Amino acid sequence: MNSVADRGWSLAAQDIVRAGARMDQRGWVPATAGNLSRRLEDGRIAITRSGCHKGFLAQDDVIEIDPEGRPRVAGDRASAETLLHTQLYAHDPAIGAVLHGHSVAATVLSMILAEPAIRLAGYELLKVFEGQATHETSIRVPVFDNDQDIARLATVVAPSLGTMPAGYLIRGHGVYVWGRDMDMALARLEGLEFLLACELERQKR
Ligand SMILES: CSC[C@@H](O)[C@@H](O)C(=O)COP(=O)(O)O
Ligand SMILES: [Zn+2]
Repeated sequence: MNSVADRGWSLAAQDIVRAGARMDQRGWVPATAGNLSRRLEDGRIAITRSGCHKGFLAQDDVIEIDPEGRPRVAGDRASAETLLHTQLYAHDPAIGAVLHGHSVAATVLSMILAEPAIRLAGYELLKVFEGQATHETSIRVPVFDNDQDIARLATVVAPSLGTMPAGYLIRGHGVYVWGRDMDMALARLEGLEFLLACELERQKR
């Protein structure tokens, strides 16, 4: 089947274009930063082409990769961070969308705090993350050191898969968040970005 002609593919590409515009509107994908992906019900994975501005994506900027992250069409250049998406899909069959952004809050907080994780506690908005029913809880968001070798970075992230209710940060780089579908991934990203912005404000006081 021609992967760009069928309805499932078209809906997945629309999800990615729409989410990219939303992330850009919020200032989370400056220049060509960020990458977005979506897994279709039939298992195909759609991801952003490398180097595009994620606020101005066209459907043609969304390409198909196999579960190992290889583009289906020879010559297509998938996101440089494709392996961070495919490792999440491989780990959990319930994940349907993965989002990566470079917000000011994620970048600055991960640089000014030297710890291997940020703990978010006491916020009503923690309830956006599955399994959280009260503000009287805390969530650990791991911070991994940045690495231009994405395969190596993926091996550092791997032991934490399944233990990250909100997502994770890459130091001085950005945030990774996921969900069962694009709406859920966007809601979780919006929640985490809000909480990171709150933590950044608290650091100033
Ligand atoms: C504009 S520099 C950002 C990139 O190095 C990278 O971190 C990023 O998020 C976008 O890479 P891409 O290959 O377009 O998916
Ligand atoms: Zn990035």
